[in-house]
Amino acid sequence: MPAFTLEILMNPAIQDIHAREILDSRGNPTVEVDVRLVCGVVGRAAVPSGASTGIHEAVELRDAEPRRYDGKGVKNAVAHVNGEIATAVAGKDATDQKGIDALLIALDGTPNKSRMGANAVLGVSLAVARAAAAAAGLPLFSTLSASHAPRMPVPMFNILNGGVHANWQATDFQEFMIAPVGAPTFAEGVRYGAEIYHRLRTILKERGYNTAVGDEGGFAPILKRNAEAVELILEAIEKAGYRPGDDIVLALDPASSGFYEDGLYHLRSEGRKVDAAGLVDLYEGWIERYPIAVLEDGLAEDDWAGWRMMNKRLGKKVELVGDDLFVTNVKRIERGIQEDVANAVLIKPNQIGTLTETRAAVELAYRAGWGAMVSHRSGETVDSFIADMTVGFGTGHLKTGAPARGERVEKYNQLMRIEEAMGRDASYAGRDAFVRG
Ligand SMILES: O=C(O)[C@@H](CO)OP(=O)(O)O
Ligand SMILES: [Mg+2]
Repeated sequence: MPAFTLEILMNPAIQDIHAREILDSRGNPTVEVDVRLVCGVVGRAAVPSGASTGIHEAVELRDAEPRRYDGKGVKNAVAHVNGEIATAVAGKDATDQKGIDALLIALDGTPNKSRMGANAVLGVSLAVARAAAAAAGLPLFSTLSASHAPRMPVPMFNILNGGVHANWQATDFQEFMIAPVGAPTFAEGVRYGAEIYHRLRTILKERGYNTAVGDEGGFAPILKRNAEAVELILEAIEKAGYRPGDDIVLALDPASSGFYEDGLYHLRSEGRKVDAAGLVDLYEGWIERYPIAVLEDGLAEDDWAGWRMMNKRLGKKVELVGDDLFVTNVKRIERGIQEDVANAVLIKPNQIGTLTETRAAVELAYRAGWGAMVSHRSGETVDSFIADMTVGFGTGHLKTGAPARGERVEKYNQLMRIEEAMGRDASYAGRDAFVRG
């Protein structure tokens, strides 16, 4: 083979980039990016979008009204990729993820990616990683590494949805998750989760509750007390033949920024308001009664004093995860470490906008002895990048919705493929998934 042909066949330089508008799982427009390398491989990535977004997140260019171009929306993000970004990254080495992400950050020039749009920037960053893996002929997960060894995560299945994900018609708390820590493998954990999900549907039907689902595929019954959600789930676990606390533990994401107003937390379904201490009293009571291992966003995104108090009271008992509080942003995580407000960080690439910054957030959490829990968004696509990322970074747990609905199960399915591909090297995080203290 002539030398120049070999050079082309091996060349990981970016030849061109193309972005397009596609739909997410809520029927809203979002960004998809294809990165083509000189060697001929293409990496593709699609960007998700939240509903209970933190106010400190990187700024995505979304349409105020879906399908109506308002000048700030997804069409603009797409145009930025196909214009300025494509010109800037042409010819750059796709295996230099750090260099490309630094270039994207500099090109945007704002502290929150508001000029290019975090969705434009992230689509390129993730598609570059995919292209680089394809060029090397390697599975994506094996090219994404951090200081923790790769491992299969515990899947946190969100089987009961409330809050804004169910139009505030169900529970005040947004997510009630089950985590099969006692399963021997990831794939078995998926089976446990699916069986409990189906059992929960049967129980809800028997009690005359609605079995329609929320944005993340969990059921969204209208209950009178938030605690009833936990009780129904515990019943489903037992009736499916599993032991709460041993086989399955629970995780909650109240997403409390969504019901925090004027210094108080409004539990509308229960007709009462409580302050931070009152809400922590509620959590503490639940933690005594129920096998809860993880509590995410128990208090609001800027209630730093409340978080500090909550960490003192609960941080030794459960993993306290900051989502809206930290927004995958090292500056906010650093403050959290200094002020001792939590012991884990939720990791959402689109909150910060590049893969390199996402990894930095994970590494900072590891250095502090904190947990890192990877998460999807409530508006998703079938892109399963986070599945590979969770394994490569060795985070030990991820949440990506119910074990139902295509855009959610694609992540779980990809993780089962990875577990199969890893064979004997696949180690399931199980009980070691969560950090305390
Ligand atoms: O609050 C959350 O953790 C997420 C994902 O479950 O929801 P959203 O994507 O709507 O912010
Ligand atoms: Mg959250």
